[in-house]
Amino acid sequence: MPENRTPTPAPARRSTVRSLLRLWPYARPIRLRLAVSVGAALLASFALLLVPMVLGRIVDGPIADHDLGALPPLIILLLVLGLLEAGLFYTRRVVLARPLAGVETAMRGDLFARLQRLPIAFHDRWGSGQLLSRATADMYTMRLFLTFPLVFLIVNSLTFLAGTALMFTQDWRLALIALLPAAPLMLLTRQFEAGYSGAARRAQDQNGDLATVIEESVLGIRILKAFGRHRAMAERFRGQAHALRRTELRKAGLLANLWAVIVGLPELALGCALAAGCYLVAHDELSAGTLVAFLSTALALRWPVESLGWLLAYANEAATATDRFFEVLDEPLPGETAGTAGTAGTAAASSSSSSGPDAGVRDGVRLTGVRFRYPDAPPDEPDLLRGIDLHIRSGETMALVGATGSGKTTLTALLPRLYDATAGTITLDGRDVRELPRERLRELVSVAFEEPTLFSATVRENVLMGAPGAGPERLAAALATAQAGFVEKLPEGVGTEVGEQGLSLSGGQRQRLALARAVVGDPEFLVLDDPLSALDVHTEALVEKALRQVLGSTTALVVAHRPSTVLLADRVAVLADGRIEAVGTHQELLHGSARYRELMSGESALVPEALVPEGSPTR
Ligand SMILES: Nc1ncnc2c1ncn2[C@@H]1O[C@H](COP(=O)(O)OP(=O)(O)OP(=O)(O)O)[C@@H](O)[C@H]1O
Repeated sequence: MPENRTPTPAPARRSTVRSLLRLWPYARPIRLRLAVSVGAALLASFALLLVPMVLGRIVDGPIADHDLGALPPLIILLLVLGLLEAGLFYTRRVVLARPLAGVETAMRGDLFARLQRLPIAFHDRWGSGQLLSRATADMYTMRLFLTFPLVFLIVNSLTFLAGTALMFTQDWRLALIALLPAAPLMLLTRQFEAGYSGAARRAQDQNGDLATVIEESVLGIRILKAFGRHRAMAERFRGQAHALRRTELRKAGLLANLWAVIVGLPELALGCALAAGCYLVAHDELSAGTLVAFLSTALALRWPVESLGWLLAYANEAATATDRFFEVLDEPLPGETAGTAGTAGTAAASSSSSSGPDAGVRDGVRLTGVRFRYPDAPPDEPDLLRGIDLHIRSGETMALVGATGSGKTTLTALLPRLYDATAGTITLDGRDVRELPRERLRELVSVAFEEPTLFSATVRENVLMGAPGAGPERLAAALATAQAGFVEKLPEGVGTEVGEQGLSLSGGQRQRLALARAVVGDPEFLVLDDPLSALDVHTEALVEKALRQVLGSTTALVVAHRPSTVLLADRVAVLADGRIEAVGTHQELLHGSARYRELMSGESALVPEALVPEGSPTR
């Protein structure tokens, strides 16, 4: 089983702040509320800092003077400060909760829209779990960062500065003692950040890999059970879960070490300050009230200092989540150069009203010198397609035959630009497919793949994906062409939900719905990749009969493995060694092409092209 793909290695060293700043465009619309939230939290913290001053007053005033009459106003002031703090913290939460849910929705929407528009080559590279974890766990991490750690990083830093200034006004000698741990703490947090950011990245990537394993094993549960591979899969899952556990433990270890120092050192310094303060009070160099106020201020600063550990840890997690989010958003869309993101849709929309390739020229499909190689193909491997020249006349049906692995599916994927040819040109009625707006191209070219994918939606919705505006007559006609009469027997007819990936239907039924989806839009160009492979002989004959009518009005490329499918076509092209080796009618090729004869006899069709020895009669 292949290892999961973690496509983008984590940058060796990255700036947490720079990564987090990329969230600004999303946070910008709620900047006022963020400011109110920070302001409220800041006021609450400052209110807390006033408490020690009031305590000092109580000790040096009513208590020292034995004047209990002066006590109630100071007690009331303490109560007011407490209530104020609670009210402000409540306000902080309330102003942010709702708009932050909106920020998360906007980010998730952008990610999903990007995923939909990115080319197939991108999806080939990325494990689905990696994308899933970016759309769920990472999104949650970023939202939580904006809700809490961001606000408290600002508020606690300012509170710390204000508290320190206050301690200096109370007694500068004690303040210096209390601040002694500051320098080693700063050094330590820098070290912590370096170690933690690497571990955080690893953990989030491992989480994505784990999600891929879960998704694959749920979708492939039948295969796993049928081949008794569930134990092997469980083993693989356990291995990855243990790797994640190790990374999480490393994170926890780093955080625990930092915490021990962050809590321990200031406590030690505070103990020293207390001893020095007592000495100063005993020698009348400091009032008892000032010492109480100083110690209370120092204690009030414990939270801002102690929280530093997990705030930094969370900021790191959020920076990693942000990096992972933008790794997807930064992926260029086909034909998009830097700075043009978002314009493709406009271009497509504006020109979709133009007539596209059908401006009078009826040239059909023309491939000239087309070359293609997959981006991840080994460097020493030749291009998969090495100069395809093929002309499918307007209204003609061309069958494409070739040994397994010769590149037939790949060639068909170039027409609707699921992949872009690495060289050469493909034209539809005279217009280069790269010049056509994608929306127009997808309207013109309709596809049915050998592996039919249905979505968790009704039969109607699945089929009408091929022509969103089509009415019930077109739907019925498409289902009739695909011989999908079984739909009427489903509990709710075309309104029946076919379940995730259409698993509640048989392979042949799914293939027929996929075929109906391909023909419902009455496309000008139809690409069928062995669309009848899962049908029984009887149904195949019926579909072929109906398809002939459809194919009569369209230009089609049909990948065929069986003579019966080939007979649907006007002419046949033989693909071998990355080129079109021969083109002709079925009869012409039977006489003129040894390879075609073998392919049709079924002898070499099952032999992968790569295994046919050089110099063999079929080569
Ligand atoms: N996404 C991909 N990334 C890298 N290589 C790929 C990818 N898809 C297919 N290939 C490779 O390209 C070659 C041609 O595959 P393709 O599916 O086009 O062949 P085919 O002629 O349609 O085969 P079949 O008749 O078995 O369906 C194969 O060696 C395959 O491993």
